[in-house]
Amino acid sequence: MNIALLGYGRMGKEIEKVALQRGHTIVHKISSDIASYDFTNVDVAIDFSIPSAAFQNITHCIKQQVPVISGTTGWLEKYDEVIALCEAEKGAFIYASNFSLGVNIFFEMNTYLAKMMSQLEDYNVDIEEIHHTKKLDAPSGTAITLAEDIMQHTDYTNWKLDKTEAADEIPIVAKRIPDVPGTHEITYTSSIDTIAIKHEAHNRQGFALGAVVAAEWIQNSVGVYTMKDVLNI
Ligand SMILES: NC(=O)C1=CN([C@@H]2O[C@H](COP(=O)(O)OP(=O)(O)OC[C@H]3O[C@@H](n4cnc5c(N)ncnc54)[C@H](OP(=O)(O)O)[C@@H]3O)[C@@H](O)[C@H]2O)C=CC1
Ligand SMILES: O=C(O)C1=N[C@H](C(=O)O)C[C@H](O)C1
Repeated sequence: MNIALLGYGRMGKEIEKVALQRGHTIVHKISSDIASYDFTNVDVAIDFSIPSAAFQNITHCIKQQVPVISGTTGWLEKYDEVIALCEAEKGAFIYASNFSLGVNIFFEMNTYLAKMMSQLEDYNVDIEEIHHTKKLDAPSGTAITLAEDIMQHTDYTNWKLDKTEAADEIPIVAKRIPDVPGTHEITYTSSIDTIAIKHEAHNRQGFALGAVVAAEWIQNSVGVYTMKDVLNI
């Protein structure tokens, strides 16, 4: 498979390693304006760039009929626009706030726990995420997905960065500590006890492997998919 890497930073380099190990070829390593690159021999593009570039990168690929995977966070106000374009152009697209298998299992655990906790009025939920100090966005895309999944199954209607007094808002605390690849913890607290679930990435390998597996999965497809489709969970 010929892969174009849109973004060649920490994740782009990790994805390159995994892709080469799996027998793929990297044909572009793009860190600036995508428009000047030739996409004729690209089978799939993988975007791990920056929030302000993701929309242009993704839409460019869709218009060029190149399937595209995006893990970039912090651009989701334009997600619906991308989906509409992808459907109109009969393109292929997967976004995931987190591509690691472990976190996708954690997402399922979060939903299951939220459904059970929705019956219990005495507990308050909060989310904590910890990432390296170079991260541009807060809260993390993963924390937003976790909050949205909780909202779908409980009476919470919103999330808020930092603490909140509103009973229907989920507080998300974002901490920045050097070199932390990504830690997420969900805690339900009552006066009697605490229930918590946690995922802690030890490195970026899981994110990269998930992105390459998603790229392999989508290469001859049309449509908008998620990691639930890729992992069949
Ligand atoms: N979904 C997931 O599983 C994961 C998502 N992420 C997300 O992926 C994104 C990238 O993370 P990370 O690799 O750590 O960040 P980095 O800052 O290390 O890499 C981002 C890269 O994008 C480049 N870039 C800047 N402008 C453009 C452009 N117009 N087109 C393409 N590339 C551009 C930057 O180049 P330069 O430095 O020259 O400006 C840099 O090399 C973040 O949004 C992060 O949150 C991260 C890990 C997992
Ligand atoms: O920026 C990162 O590093 C990460 N970003 C993603 C996010 O915002 O959720 C995923 C992962 O936690 C690492």
